[in-house]
Amino acid sequence: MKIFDYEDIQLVPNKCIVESRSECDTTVTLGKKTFKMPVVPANMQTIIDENIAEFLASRDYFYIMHRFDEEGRIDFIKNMQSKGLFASISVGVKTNEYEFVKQLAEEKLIPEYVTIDIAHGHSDAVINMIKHLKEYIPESFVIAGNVGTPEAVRELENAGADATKVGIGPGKVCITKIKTGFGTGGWQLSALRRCSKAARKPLIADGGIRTHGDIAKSIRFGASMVMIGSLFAGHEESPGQTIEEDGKLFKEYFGSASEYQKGEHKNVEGKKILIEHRGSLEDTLNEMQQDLQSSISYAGGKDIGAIRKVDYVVVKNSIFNGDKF
Ligand SMILES: NC(=O)C1=CN([C@@H]2O[C@H](COP(=O)(O)OP(=O)(O)OC[C@H]3O[C@@H](n4cnc5c(N)ncnc54)[C@H](OP(=O)(O)O)[C@@H]3O)[C@@H](O)[C@H]2O)C=CC1
Ligand SMILES: Nc1nc2c(ncn2[C@@H]2O[C@H](COP(=O)(O)O)[C@@H](O)[C@H]2O)c(=O)[nH]1
Repeated sequence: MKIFDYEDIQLVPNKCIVESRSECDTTVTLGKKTFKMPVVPANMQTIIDENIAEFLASRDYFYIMHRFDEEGRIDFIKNMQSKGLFASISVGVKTNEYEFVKQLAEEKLIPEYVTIDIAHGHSDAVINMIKHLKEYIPESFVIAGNVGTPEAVRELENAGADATKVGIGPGKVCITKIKTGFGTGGWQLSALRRCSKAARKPLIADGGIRTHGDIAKSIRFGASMVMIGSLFAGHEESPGQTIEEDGKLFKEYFGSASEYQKGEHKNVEGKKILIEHRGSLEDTLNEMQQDLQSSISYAGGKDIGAIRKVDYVVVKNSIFNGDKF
């Protein structure tokens, strides 16, 4: 089995067929909707809130609201849908979540997208929740995760998941790999490739994206969409607290399994870091899209599909040529 990660890979260019990168189409379809880019900010409390969800949905970007304001979810769905926007929420797997899904069905509040957000997604807990969602709100598109193996992708798809999220431990604020010894940290791109050989439905690559070029690499190795935390954490709009240190501005970014999220030090598998302030979310999204358009042009095509077929080389840990990015 070939093992590599993002920094070990370079994609090989093909002859360009466009006159300008602006001709390249970065849109992607997931479920019934088409989005501007195959990128979604992580469903974490320091990455997304109601304002950002509205900002993204109203501009045709995909979003997934986090699940840490349990009571607020009903109002959130109502608010989004009353504005003509799609609702995309997260759920867990504890008993109260089963009641919550029944309540959605009773009130005929059907979110367009529901993500099951659990650390170890290859489990009966997640399989049962997929079945429950499909029984009570079958119109919702169900994303299940997180997993790291082809077997898990197959099982969740067979249970009814419409897409699977791949990535256990590659996240910037993740300490699962250190505390448990398990995960796809350090080989996330290979794990994605293995999963894509089994998948019959879309895969979302989650965690470990450090540069915009990593988005194209994820697509090459089987992702339909990419979930990103750290690159979205430092904006003006980011919900994380703003901190000033020696005259410099930072934003807090903490893991969903950190003590800052949980409020207690039990089964902690996440940490908190400070991310340098980096201006507006809109500027980052625009730059990301331009870079992806450029990726498509190097792939020799006009749309995202062109990236899926490009050749690649393994350049073990050397793509930065000794430079610090
Ligand atoms: N993508 C990743 O690499 C990771 C992501 N996370 C994020 O952290 C958040 C918290 O995740 P999670 O702890 O799953 O959510 P919850 O705290 O909601 O736990 C969900 C349920 O799964 C059980 N559970 C959790 N981990 C395991 C495990 N390894 N084996 C067996 N049962 C387990 C919990 O019980 P109990 O707590 O009693 O075990 C609980 O009943 C999520 O947002 C998740 O995305 C966390 C770690 C890794
Ligand atoms: N092991 C943990 N993983 C976590 C935690 N909180 C979130 N996450 C995962 O990280 C990605 C974001 O990764 P990034 O590299 O883009 O920053 C996120 O989508 C989750 O899957 C955690 O506490 N522990």
